[in-house]
Amino acid sequence: MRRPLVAGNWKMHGTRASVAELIQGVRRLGFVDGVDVAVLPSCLHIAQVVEGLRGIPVSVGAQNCASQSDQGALSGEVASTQLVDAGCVWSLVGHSERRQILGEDDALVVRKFAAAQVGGLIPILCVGETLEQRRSGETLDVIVRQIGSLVDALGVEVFSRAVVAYEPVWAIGSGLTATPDQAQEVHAAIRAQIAVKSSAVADGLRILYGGSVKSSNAVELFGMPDIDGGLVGGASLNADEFGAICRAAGS
Ligand SMILES: O=C[C@H](O)COP(=O)(O)O
Repeated sequence: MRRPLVAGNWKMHGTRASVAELIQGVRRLGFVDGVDVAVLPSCLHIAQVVEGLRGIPVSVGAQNCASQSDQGALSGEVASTQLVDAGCVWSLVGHSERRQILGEDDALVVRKFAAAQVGGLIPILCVGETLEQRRSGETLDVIVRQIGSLVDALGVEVFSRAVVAYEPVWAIGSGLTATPDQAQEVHAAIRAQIAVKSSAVADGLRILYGGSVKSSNAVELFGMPDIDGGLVGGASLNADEFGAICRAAGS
């Protein structure tokens, strides 16, 4: 039985003041039975959030990490070992905003994934197709390629210390959500791809859905057999809404 995970990706939002308010809101959620809860603030606010959430069962992660695990001459990047030192547990890797806007390709995503694990973080690998790719029937090919690049380079066992997030690019921040059946089809395909190499790893792998998750659609999405929680963007900036989504994962 996989324990659900709900991670709130705060993206490039927040000031010290608004983050302080959000921390108070998340603290009020308290303990959500049967669900792991995480928040991923901007790098600038990680220390504030780690301090602010001390003592409650909500872990903290980063939205990105460098492609090397050790400190070094790489201006503007943050190493996984530095993120662990700051109190992070997770790092997103390969979010579509970084793939599309910043040009991160599969090869770089592989290096970041490896660096995250070497430094002691649990990578949350993001995969997903664009609207154009979905319309032309390429969805599963795209996902298989994105997952396959990791498996080919690093082997399948690395997924026993990782999470996958399926985020259709067309559903991110758009208000459009994949239907539970659309999402389930992709989640099942990801699990089957991993199972070809190791059924034990596949069975234990948490696969999150992301893309306009709200309290109004969370119960249905999280009710699908291969959806093990959510990667929540916009809705995670409202603590009450985020709390309702977390509770939906436990229901
Ligand atoms: O990382 C989160 C995803 O990009 C989903 O964002 P969203 O919930 O605002 O659509």
